[in-house]
Amino acid sequence: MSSFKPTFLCDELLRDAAFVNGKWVKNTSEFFEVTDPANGNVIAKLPEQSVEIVDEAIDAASEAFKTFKNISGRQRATWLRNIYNLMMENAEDLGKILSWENGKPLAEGIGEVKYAASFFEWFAEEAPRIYGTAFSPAIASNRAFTRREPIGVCGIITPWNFPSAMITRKAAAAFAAGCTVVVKPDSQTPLSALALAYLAEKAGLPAGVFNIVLTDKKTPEFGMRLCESPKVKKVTFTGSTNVGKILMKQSASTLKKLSLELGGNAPLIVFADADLDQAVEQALASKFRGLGQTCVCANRLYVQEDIIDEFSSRLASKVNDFVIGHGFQDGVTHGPMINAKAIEKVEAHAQDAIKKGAKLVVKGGRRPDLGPAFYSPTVLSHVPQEADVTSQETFGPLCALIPFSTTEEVVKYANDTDVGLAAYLFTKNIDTIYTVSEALETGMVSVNTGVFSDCTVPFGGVKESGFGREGSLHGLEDYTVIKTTIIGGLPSRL
Ligand SMILES: NC(=O)c1ccc[n+]([C@@H]2O[C@H](COP(=O)([O-])OP(=O)(O)OC[C@H]3O[C@@H](n4cnc5c(N)ncnc54)[C@H](O)[C@@H]3O)[C@@H](O)[C@H]2O)c1
Ligand SMILES: O=CCCC(=O)O
Repeated sequence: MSSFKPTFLCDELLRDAAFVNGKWVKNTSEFFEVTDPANGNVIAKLPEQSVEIVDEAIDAASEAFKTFKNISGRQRATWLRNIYNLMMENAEDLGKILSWENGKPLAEGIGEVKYAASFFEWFAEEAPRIYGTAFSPAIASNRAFTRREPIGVCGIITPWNFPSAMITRKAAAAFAAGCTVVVKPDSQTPLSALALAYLAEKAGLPAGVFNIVLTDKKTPEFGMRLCESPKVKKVTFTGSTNVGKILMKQSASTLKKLSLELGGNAPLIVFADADLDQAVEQALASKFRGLGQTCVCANRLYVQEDIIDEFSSRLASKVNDFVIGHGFQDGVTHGPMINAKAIEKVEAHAQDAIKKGAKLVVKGGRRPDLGPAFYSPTVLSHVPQEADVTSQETFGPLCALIPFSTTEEVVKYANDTDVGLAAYLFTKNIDTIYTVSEALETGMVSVNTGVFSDCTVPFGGVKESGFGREGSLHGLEDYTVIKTTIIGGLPSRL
């Protein structure tokens, strides 16, 4: 697959320019390269724009907001539904673009496109249903009601691990509420974002509503512009906790509303009474989705000591069946990492755990035969709680099994971290389901299943995993502000 290039039904989806105010913009002679992580081949050269493009995009979004905010929810729903339909019609091409730039196997790429599209469908249904409240103020001659108004221009910054879904989960909600957006995608995976803009334009979304700016080297300056602009009323970010903290500091001068979907360190707890086949299958699905590169991937697998050896041998035999390779090759179950550098943390965590006494169950390791970004999963058992993997997110294919004896002990281990995004729980005991899920300090708890994300789920974390909820009915609320109207001096009631 060294000279691989996919074929597309619609070549137009592959864009080579930014999208501002309804126009494809190149306006620079500087470029950055987008590469196939499997072989390092250059897929595209995109304009490395100057920071002024961010101001232009903000101005366009601000101008468009003046009319977009007053368009009926029903009309906005029609555009969102059109985008959903176009994404589904082009799912195969979009999946190819996504897998090509991100490396995930094609079936997973197409799966992400459908997941991404589902946010347009969901928010198309929510757009006409934005409710306020009416209430009785303390003063009898007053009447009062609230309505939810769109917050305004939103800055959106997204990571490479879900090049499409992390944008749509935000943008679809923003459009449904009546907001306009400026998106800065990750420079490793911008092609999916541009393909979305192309379809949004085809769907009839007015110019200036959906803007995409491009940079690699000037990322911090682009972020700063979005955070510091008084015209931008909200910044919504998915990515690392470190960058989330930088954006929060930068947003202080304008007191911007923020949604931060940040790093996780998900515990997955398997109690001895769990259905073991189900727990193994679902633990694998959680741990190795995106080869361990999702924020909700299980990072620490706590297995009750009576069953840890049985669990680890069943899990290892399935991991040995994984087929690692280029995401477009038939039969491949897992692709490359996003880049070779990402392997370093996996190796460091594995070595640290082994040094502290962990047992090597599946060796795994780098796969130079496939390319510098390939790594076969490593499975370790009897990992001590003191190992680095329990306190830091690995974000890669290291499966660390840690023994525990009591419920109290495992809840203490699970909560012993600064972050709190997702947690997983495997048990058949209803009391354990309630007591443990209530005791876990995370935004989401998934019981007896390893994959829970869908457009209906309020997605988000607590602690240093950030704040805000995406998807679900709450996802739209995050793009609105409550306006209260009080009418006073009315005559006494008849
Ligand atoms: N909670 C969630 O929903 C969620 C989802 C996906 C990923 N993540 C987290 O993201 C991390 C992995 O992604 P990553 O390493 O690419 O994250 P990252 O924070 O490095 O990058 C994310 C985005 O921020 C941009 N960025 C980087 N530095 C910036 C700066 N100074 N100012 C403005 N923008 C900047 C990047 O270009 C990219 O677009 C993991 O910690 C993972 O858990 C969280
Ligand atoms: O990586 C973060 C997002 C994953 C998801 O939406 O399930």
